[in-house]
Parts: sequence; structure tokens; C-alpha cells
Amino acid sequence: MTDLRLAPRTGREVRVRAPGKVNLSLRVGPRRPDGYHPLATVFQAVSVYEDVVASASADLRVTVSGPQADRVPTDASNLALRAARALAARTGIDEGVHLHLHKGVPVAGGMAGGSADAAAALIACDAFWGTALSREELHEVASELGSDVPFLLMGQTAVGSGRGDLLTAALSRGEYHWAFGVRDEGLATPAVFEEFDRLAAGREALDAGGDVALLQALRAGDAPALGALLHNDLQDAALELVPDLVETLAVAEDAGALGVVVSGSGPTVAALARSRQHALVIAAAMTAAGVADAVLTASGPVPGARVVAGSDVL
Ligand SMILES: C[C@@](CO)(OP(=O)(O)O)[C@H](O)COP(=O)(O)OP(=O)(O)OC[C@H]1O[C@@H](n2ccc(N)nc2=O)[C@H](O)[C@@H]1O
Ligand SMILES: Nc1ncnc2c1ncn2[C@@H]1O[C@H](COP(=O)(O)OP(=O)(O)O)[C@@H](O)[C@H]1O
Repeated sequence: MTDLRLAPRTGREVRVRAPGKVNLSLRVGPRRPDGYHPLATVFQAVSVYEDVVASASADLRVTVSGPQADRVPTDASNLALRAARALAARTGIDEGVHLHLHKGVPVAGGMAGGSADAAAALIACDAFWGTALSREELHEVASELGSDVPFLLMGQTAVGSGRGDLLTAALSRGEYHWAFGVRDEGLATPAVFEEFDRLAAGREALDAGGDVALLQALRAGDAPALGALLHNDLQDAALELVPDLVETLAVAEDAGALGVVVSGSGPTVAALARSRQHALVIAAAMTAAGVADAVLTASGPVPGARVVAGSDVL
């Protein structure tokens, strides 16, 4: 029998899980003087996850695992480290933490994996350091870190305005099933907004009331209606930068998707399926046609960043 006193002492750790997202609708207005664009968006959190573990360390440090880990910076620019630093500054904490990120969300794919890491790191460090911020305070820190971070704290379904950080929960009935076509080569969000500016020069102001029918479809749990209403103003810009995405969208549509759309700033393609089984069929069609480097299936809506286990391991 193992003598527990001889086992390595791994110390206390806090585990947090945060989801990725898809923008069911993303409407973009003209660039503001501060460089951001006003958005009217409907977010859905989906069951593609980032797992973050906080444990003791003398300094602030991050390690990363998962299929695309080599594409994630581990220096001070890492969004999880930035989140830890922002929380420490706000609460006057002068302690270290080691954050390990296991990434399930595609990197630079328009599904907000980095923002999910930031949201998860906020929850993890808040529990690890015992700073016990309120939801409102966490939301404030989150919105300083990035436009998408507050939604990954909140999860489920929400309408976003401002630069995407002002949120109102939206009613949604039932479960929606997705297939995602992922590219090895990501797209940088600022580059896609720049391309949008180039294409949209002179276009109308933001159509903030454009999602009434989509929100009604969500309330009714009407997946076919939702599929027909999926919308992304950044899609043309993403297609301009990665023209092959047209084929990915077409293959998913031919496989019977209820609707297809580029997720956020892309290049991930999101296809709404009739069922979990149908999502697997669409994913297989994308793989067989060679129009995606990897495929994922998921469902939504799911909760935002939350502690899944925290223990004192002796
Ligand atoms: C496009 C969206 C849609 O949900 O998602 P992703 O595709 O990145 O996942 C988001 O607006 C991205 O949010 P996030 O990735 O947090 O962006 P931020 O860090 O705040 O901003 C990165 C850059 O994107 C541009 N940006 C972002 C948000 C916004 N409303 N207008 C912008 O012009 C700006 O150039 C900014 O410097
Ligand atoms: N923890 C992180 N995970 C992923 N990317 C990160 C992280 N921290 C910083 N980044 C940087 O942010 C970029 C985009 O982040 P990500 O959230 O994955 O994509 P998107 O904004 O398209 O949803 C990456 O290319 C990477 O350089």
C-alpha cells in the first residue's frame, strides 16, 4: 500500500472550465474614433472548452497544452496572465500563481478561446487568492481585458452591444447542435475589422434592431428558423482574406445544415445541425471534402466560466 506521506505534495489547486462562443448574429457599425466598432451581436456559448488550473507559484506563470498549444504566447501578452495581473492590481494582491491552460477552442478561430482563458483565469485566481469579487466587479475587470471576455464569464445566450461587452441575457429554449470547420491558419481579429472597414466604406450605420426575428426563434426553440437567420457582417471580410472558406460553407450547406456562418472574425465555419447525429454527418462531410483542417461538434447554450473542482490535495 502506498504511504501517502511519501506521495508528492501537489498543493491546493482550483480548476475552472470556460466555453467557446459562436456569434449567431454579428452586426457591425462604422469604426469609432477609439478604433473599436459598435456591435449588435447575439452570442451563444458552446460546449468546446478551455480548462484552466490555478496552483501555487512564486511568480505569475502560464503553461499551455492542447492541439494548437504551440500557437499560444506564454509571455506577458497571454490573456490568462493579463487577467491574473489585472485582478492582482485591482485587489492589491502581491502573490504568484501558476495557470495551466488546456485549450479545446481553436486558436485565433473566431470562437474566443483566448477570451475564455481570460474569463477562466479571473474566476480561478479570484478563488485561489480568496479575493471574492462580486459578479459586477469581475465583469468590469473582464471588459478591460477584451470585448468578448465578459460574455465568456456569463455564458448561455446574450445580446451584446457597445463593443460587445455590454450584455443582456436572452431567453433560449432547447439545445442547438453545431459542426465547426477549423483552419490551422487563424485570422487576426484586427485584420478582419480592417478589411471590413475597406469593404464597408460609406455603408449605413449599425442596424441595432435587426435581430428581433432571431431572438424570437431562440425563445421558440425553432432551430430551422434560427438557421435561416444566422448573420455575420464580418463574413465578407473573412472570405476576402481566406477565399477557400466559400467551399467550407458550401459543403456544410450541401450536407443539410439549417444555416451556415463564419464564427466571429473567422476563419472557423459554424454549421447549425438538426440533431447531434446530423452535426457528426456535417463534420464528416467537411472532412471528406478536405475543406477544413479539423472539425469539431458541440452543442449550446452552456454556462460561462465556472469552478469545476477545487481541493487541498495532500
Ligand atoms: C469579433 C468578435 C465578435 O464576438 O470575436 P472574435 O472573432 O475575435 O472571437 C469580437 O468583437 C472581438 O472581441 P475580442 O477578441 O475580445 O477583441 P478585443 O481584444 O477587444 O479587440 C481586438 C481588436 O479587434 C478590433 N475590434 C474589436 C471589437 C470591436 N467591437 N471593434 C473592433 O474594432 C479592434 O481592432 C481591437 O483592437
Ligand atoms: N490564452 C490565449 N489563448 C489563445 N490566444 C491567445 C491567448 N493569449 C493571447 N492570445 C493571442 O490572441 C490571439 C487570438 O485569440 P483567440 O481568442 O484564440 O482568437 P479569436 O479572437 O479569433 O477568437 C492569438 O493568436 C494569440 O496570439
